[in-house]
Amino acid sequence: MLFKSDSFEVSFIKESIAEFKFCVPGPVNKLSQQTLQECGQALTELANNSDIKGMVFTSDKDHFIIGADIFEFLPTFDKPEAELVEWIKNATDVFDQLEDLPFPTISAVNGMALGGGCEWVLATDYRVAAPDLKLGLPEVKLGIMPGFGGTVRLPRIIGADNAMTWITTGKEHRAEEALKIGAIDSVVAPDKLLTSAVKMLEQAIEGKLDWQTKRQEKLQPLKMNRVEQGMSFAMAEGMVYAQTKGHYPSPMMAVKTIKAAANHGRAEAMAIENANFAKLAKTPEAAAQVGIFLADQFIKSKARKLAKANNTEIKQAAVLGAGIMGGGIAYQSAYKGVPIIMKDIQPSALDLGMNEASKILGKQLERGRLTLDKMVKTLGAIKPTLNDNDLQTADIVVEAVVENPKIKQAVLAKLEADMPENTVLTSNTSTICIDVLASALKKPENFCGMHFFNPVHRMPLVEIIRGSKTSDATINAVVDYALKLGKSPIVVNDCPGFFVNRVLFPYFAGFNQLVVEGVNFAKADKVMENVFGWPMGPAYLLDVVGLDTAHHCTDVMADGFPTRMARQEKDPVAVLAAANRFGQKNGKGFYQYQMDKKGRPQKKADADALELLSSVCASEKEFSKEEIIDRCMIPMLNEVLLCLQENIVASPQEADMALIYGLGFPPFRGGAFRYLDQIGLANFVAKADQYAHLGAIFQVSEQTRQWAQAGRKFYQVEGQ
Ligand SMILES: NC(=O)c1ccc[n+]([C@@H]2O[C@H](COP(=O)([O-])OP(=O)(O)OC[C@H]3O[C@@H](n4cnc5c(N)ncnc54)[C@H](O)[C@@H]3O)[C@@H](O)[C@H]2O)c1
Repeated sequence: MLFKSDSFEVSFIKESIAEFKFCVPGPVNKLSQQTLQECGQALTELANNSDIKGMVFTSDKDHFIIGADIFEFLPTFDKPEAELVEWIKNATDVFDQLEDLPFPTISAVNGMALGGGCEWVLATDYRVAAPDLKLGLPEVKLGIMPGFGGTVRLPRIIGADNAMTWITTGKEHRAEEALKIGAIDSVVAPDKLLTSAVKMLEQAIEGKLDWQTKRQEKLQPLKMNRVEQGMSFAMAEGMVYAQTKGHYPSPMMAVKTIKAAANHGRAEAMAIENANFAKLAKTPEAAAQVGIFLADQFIKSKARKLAKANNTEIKQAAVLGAGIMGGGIAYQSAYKGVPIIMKDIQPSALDLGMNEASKILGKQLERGRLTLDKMVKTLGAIKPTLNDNDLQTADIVVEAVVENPKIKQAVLAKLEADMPENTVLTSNTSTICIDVLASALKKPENFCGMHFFNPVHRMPLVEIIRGSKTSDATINAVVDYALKLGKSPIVVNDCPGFFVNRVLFPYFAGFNQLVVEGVNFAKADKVMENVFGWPMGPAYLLDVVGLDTAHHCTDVMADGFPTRMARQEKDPVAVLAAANRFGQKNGKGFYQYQMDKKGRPQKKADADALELLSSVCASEKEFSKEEIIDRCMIPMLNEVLLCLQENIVASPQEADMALIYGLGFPPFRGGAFRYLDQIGLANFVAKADQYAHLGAIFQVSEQTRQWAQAGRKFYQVEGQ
């Protein structure tokens, strides 16, 4: 043994060829600060060992290294900027040491080599990979950029244009693509990985491969003249701006770093990367995006624990209703390997449900993401039926019929009577209290809410709603099923609208008030999209949800929360819905919609909508961007706070992930609680107080006021 630490061991595998094998305890190899420090010590020793003529880097797991240890990020990023520069420089020095070893080096890469793992292999002279390779620098997804020399080495290996695409998108790249572009040197069968790597090393040692020249290229300025540089960097900056609208500083900083370092050798280039990395690490976007990663881990581990406790085997599912949601749920279940019976009362609905599933599968087939065999198997796993008796074999049933409490209660009561005693029953209601529906059941303990989002195959969130009588066993089974469907389940307590819709409707109410006062709704949409960062502004979102649906939900919410959410006397949504403008579904809402060549609805202004709205709205008036944002967001944030205070949602992490996964809350803001931390709860309360005269949705609770006075933060740096 040449060197041994907890995370790797180095030994000769052949005379004069050493193997440096990563074997970090636990399921994944990751580069913690401790591991990196030990790597530095080992490399110093190994560099002085004259018996070593070449070194191969391997992993004992089914992937190479998944990256740096993200759990260490936020406490580290909390250091002052100058200390951060020093810290990241020390880490980069280890990678330079690796690159400078006095003998040729090669990485034998299997599976994932991401982030710091990718940077490790870039610092070796050669890279041979197994076909399951996933190589990439996903740091921008965490609001930062590669900090272990990735912005310096990758452009010198695959060219600046390719490197900027890899780094600014953060995507993973498969073996074939990485080989084509020159990021790796060869692809071999997994069982040949080590022998092929050793063979290449031997060739390098024998002088048949010119490893010194290859290494030298990484130490020098980029091979681009000034004109090429000018064009290339201007184009990259333009593309990044178009994609991020200026909300995400990290991809732009990566481009600027590569540009600033283009004409420098390694030492100066690394210093630029170190300094810019530290700047990014201090941004609120980095805190928000790393926070999302950690919150996602938190909700996943919570869900896995519940699923592990599940004793109900879920081999067969059923869905009632083959509409937009029922069809989507059937597709998702079948696709993920849980066969599903899809029942409706209308043959035409069953056809529509099956067509919807075929359409999604057909698109994937077209893009080469699916085999014909998988498509046929998926469709075969959906059993459409009009007959109640066919449901008998289901272990879990999702009710997804029309949003009407009486119909849902009748359907659920019949289902309970027909089905074997302990079948798990769920409802995909979007607003109706689970306890209201459960009151029709003899065994309410077997029932809970399972709120999917539209379109089911794309939206990651499933809100699982615990009624007051729902048993733990039911929750465990439904969480297990949601995980089997590849979704991110979050368990919440019962109330009208549950968590996501309960906080969405006050947001719509705030927007509606603005429209009544004369805001130009298209301008307000642009502010909420381009300035706040929502994927769609409120008018557009209402059109997508459906104005009839939104109108109906407003009633349910008004019944549930009469003091805060009473229907407004002048209601633009009601006016449009009454004129049969239901939004995207019938081509007319706040906007009008026409299909483009690819069959996607495109929105346009519509004078008829303005004319109709003039009956309840004041003539157009200018509002500042800040006021538009405040008047939409304060009601939402207020309700989010109330949901935590009333234990509808158990933690800030679950609330933030539900908003990001269910509504598309701007990820660079990290969710509502992260946003409140960033603006400061006391500032939020002061702002809300300015608007308190506009109604109850703007008035903060006593608890919120106390939290603000006590300086409450929802996320602490340690462990978050
Ligand atoms: N559409 C959305 O964006 C969305 C999102 C989340 C939740 N939801 C909820 O999902 C549920 C279904 O919504 P949708 O948009 O799919 O509605 P939809 O109108 O598209 O489909 C409802 C289907 O239920 C069928 N149906 C009615 N009574 C039935 C019965 N007794 N047995 C079997 N089938 C019956 C209808 O024939 C229809 O095909 C509603 O509760 C809705 O609130 C909808």
